[in-house]
Amino acid sequence: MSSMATLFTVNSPELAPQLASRFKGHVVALTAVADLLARLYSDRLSGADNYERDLYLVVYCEPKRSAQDASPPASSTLDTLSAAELAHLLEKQFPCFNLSVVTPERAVPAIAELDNYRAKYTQRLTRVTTWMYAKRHDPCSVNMYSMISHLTQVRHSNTEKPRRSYARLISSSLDLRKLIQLPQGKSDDHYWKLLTTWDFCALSLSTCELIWCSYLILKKLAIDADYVISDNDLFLLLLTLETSYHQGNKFHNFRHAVDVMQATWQLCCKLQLHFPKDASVLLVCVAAIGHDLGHPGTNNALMCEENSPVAQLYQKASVLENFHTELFLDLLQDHWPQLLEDRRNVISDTILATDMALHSQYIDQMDEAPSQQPTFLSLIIKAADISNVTRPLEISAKWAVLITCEFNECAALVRELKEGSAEYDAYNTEYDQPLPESVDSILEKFPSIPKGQLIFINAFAEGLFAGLGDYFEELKFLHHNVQANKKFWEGKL
Ligand SMILES: Nc1ncnc2c1ncn2[C@@H]1O[C@@H]2COP(=O)(O)O[C@H]2[C@H]1O
Repeated sequence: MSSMATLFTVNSPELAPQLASRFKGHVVALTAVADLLARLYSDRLSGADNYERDLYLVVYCEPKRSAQDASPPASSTLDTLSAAELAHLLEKQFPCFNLSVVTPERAVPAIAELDNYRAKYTQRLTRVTTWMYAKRHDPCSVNMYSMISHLTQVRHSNTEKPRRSYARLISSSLDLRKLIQLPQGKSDDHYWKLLTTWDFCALSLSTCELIWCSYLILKKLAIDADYVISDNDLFLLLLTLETSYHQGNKFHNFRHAVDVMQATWQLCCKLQLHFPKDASVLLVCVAAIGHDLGHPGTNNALMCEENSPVAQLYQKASVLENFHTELFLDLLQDHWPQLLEDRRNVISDTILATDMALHSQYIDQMDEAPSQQPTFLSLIIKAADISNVTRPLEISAKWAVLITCEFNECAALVRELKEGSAEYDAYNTEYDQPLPESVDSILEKFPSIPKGQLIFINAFAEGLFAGLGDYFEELKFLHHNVQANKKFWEGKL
């Protein structure tokens, strides 16, 4: 078996000779925790490594503490963290990473333990299966991502008294703006021009640009609503969001989250007159960027099928939406608690509204008396979540490719679970496939797309956008756009 991708050493620990030789060429020696954090963020942002496709180890030399400090208080600087605190910090800030922290004397047994589990993470289909179905009490002392471990960590945070958050510590130690590398010569004006139209295409932006666009929108909305957050804290929130989405998912990833936030914001802008001047727009935009947090790239049916521990916890109802909500409320508690002070239900209600199993309920309610109707905000986020079918055709077709690839992967996963068919190799090319540029080349490569799009538009999208157009003149364009795209797909059947 080949060695793990990278072994980090922090604070100059002495490495056992067998580790040094095994990781030859793959040891990254760092002098401080701040350097480790900067390295993880920049690898993730540049795509050099997403830290999800293998198991990674940090060998950490704890700073010396005096004898009286047998049980020291929680650290107040990054330089004095214990190994347990560093492990906790990494779990909170990089929840989707497979990153374990050990002291030098634990390194050799930890590698042996990680080797036992590596096969679960090195191929896409087995990795996703492990995320979804790993049991809560798998006995292991290293850190490997699963949905249940993510949720358990979040629930544990909520019972801690006092609650431990590392956000302050990090934002006071690192200048996060420096990590966000934008292409030369692109000004804020350039990004605002992209953001203020319905032609916004999150698919043509780098991860850094997606963070920058999100920063611009949220900063503006925070100022408008009088909710204070410093730039560095906002960057940290956005970086933590990015590392809480699985980068390898074809559709349900940070890019989709930013796309939905931009759509949500644009719809709110168009409906300006209907909103009182309060924090509603900020709250629903924040909900939009967190609405799929930790998404495994599958669906509720698959979550329930094998009775994943997460599905059990939510009694098989809106499993993923409940999961996203719970993780996101915890993340906001650490990074922007003011948002949760008196209207946290806006965030949870709107995220829960994105469950497509409830779609017809929402559509039916739109015709009821006003007191029975779903809130504007729930309708807006629902519309934004499936707004890719209302984008200009060239953009809409690209989203269609991605959701189709994700559906295909789910189908392969089902075959694997039911028939034991081993199709792993076909699904390991997460990053390797650039999206076809033109609609013609998309049709050539994915001939099933017109049919798939028509099924989705007819079953879900058209009704919602027609209904919204009936309510709000300003949103009629959504219905027109989806009709135009539908007509195109019909012509290609
Ligand atoms: N372009 C599309 N084609 C087919 N299905 C889609 C498309 N866009 C969104 N969806 C589906 O709509 C769902 C909305 O909720 P989810 O994000 O859970 O999963 C999404 C997909 O299953």
